[in-house]
Amino acid sequence: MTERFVSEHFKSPDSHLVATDGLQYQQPSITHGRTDIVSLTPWLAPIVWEGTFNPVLLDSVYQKKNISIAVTVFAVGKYIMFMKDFLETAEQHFFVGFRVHVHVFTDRPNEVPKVKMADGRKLSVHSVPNSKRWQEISARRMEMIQKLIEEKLKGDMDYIFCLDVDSKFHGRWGTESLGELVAVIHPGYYRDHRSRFPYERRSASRAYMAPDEGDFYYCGGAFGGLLKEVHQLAQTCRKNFEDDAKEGIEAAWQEESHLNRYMWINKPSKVLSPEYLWQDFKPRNPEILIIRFSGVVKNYNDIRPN
Ligand SMILES: CC(=O)N[C@H]1[C@@H](OP(=O)(O)OP(=O)(O)OC[C@H]2O[C@@H](n3ccc(=O)[nH]c3=O)[C@H](O)[C@@H]2O)O[C@H](CO)[C@H](O)[C@@H]1O
Ligand SMILES: [Mn+2]
Repeated sequence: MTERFVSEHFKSPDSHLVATDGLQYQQPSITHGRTDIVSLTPWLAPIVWEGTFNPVLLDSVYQKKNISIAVTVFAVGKYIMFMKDFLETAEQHFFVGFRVHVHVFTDRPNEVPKVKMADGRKLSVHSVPNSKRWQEISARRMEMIQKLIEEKLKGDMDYIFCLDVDSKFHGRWGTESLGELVAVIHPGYYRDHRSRFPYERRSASRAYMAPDEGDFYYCGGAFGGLLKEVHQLAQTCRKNFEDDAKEGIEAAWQEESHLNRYMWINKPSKVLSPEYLWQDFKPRNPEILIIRFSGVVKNYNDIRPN
């Protein structure tokens, strides 16, 4: 067997978890644990909530693998104002102690704040054009994520997370979130019946979801996984968005609608609870023991181009 064959077919940072001998931690139980939430999907993917994982154990497992995590964040037009808090709070909470490479996409490269980053963490700035419509800025992220993975990340980074910029980290977001394909449950709809989810409901769109379809409503503001999986997701959502556009249709929530369609067919291997994307204006529900990442309150009229 050649080395290349082994690396292509057997090595995935997502498999074979090696523990540190001598590490002491609380005994896990299969009869006691949180009873106020569900922590497995019907296809047996973990749903990550506070209290369902051991961060010290997980970090020690993934430290051995020397993994690296890419992040994409877009700050086009006035959204550049969110960049500083996003970057500063990411230093405090996002994969602390791991190799992280943040990719900022902006039309104002000179205005990207200089934030001190810890050893092993770095930032790259990519220039993108502005647009007259926020819908297009938001949706075109898929194309740029696809290209970034193809042109710059292949063979270099292991995982990628794609995040909204109008948000801040308030608590740990780390190795517990790693998986092949990772989706985040939207904070606005997780107690609702699927027929009320704001999926695209016109059958002419490639993002169409029937009233009796859908597992959860996932957010467009955070998703991730292995490069290969996120590449397939971004490529598919981009193509479906563009093919819809050629027929004069734009899904209700742009790329978020296409992402939801994608995740319905391609089940995520890990689902993150709304702890991983809350909204500052929403009072915290009792099952939310910690808010890890949350969208700031903003005045859309002041910051969007349309
Ligand atoms: C929490 C969450 O899941 N948010 C999603 C939601 O609304 P949001 O209201 O959170 O959308 P938004 O205004 O934050 O736009 C999404 C993202 O696009 C970028 N941006 C947008 C406009 C602009 O002028 N400049 C700019 O840089 C920026 O990174 C921003 O965070 O619905 C959108 C659908 O289109 C996206 O799916 C968002 O991810
Ligand atoms: Mn947002």
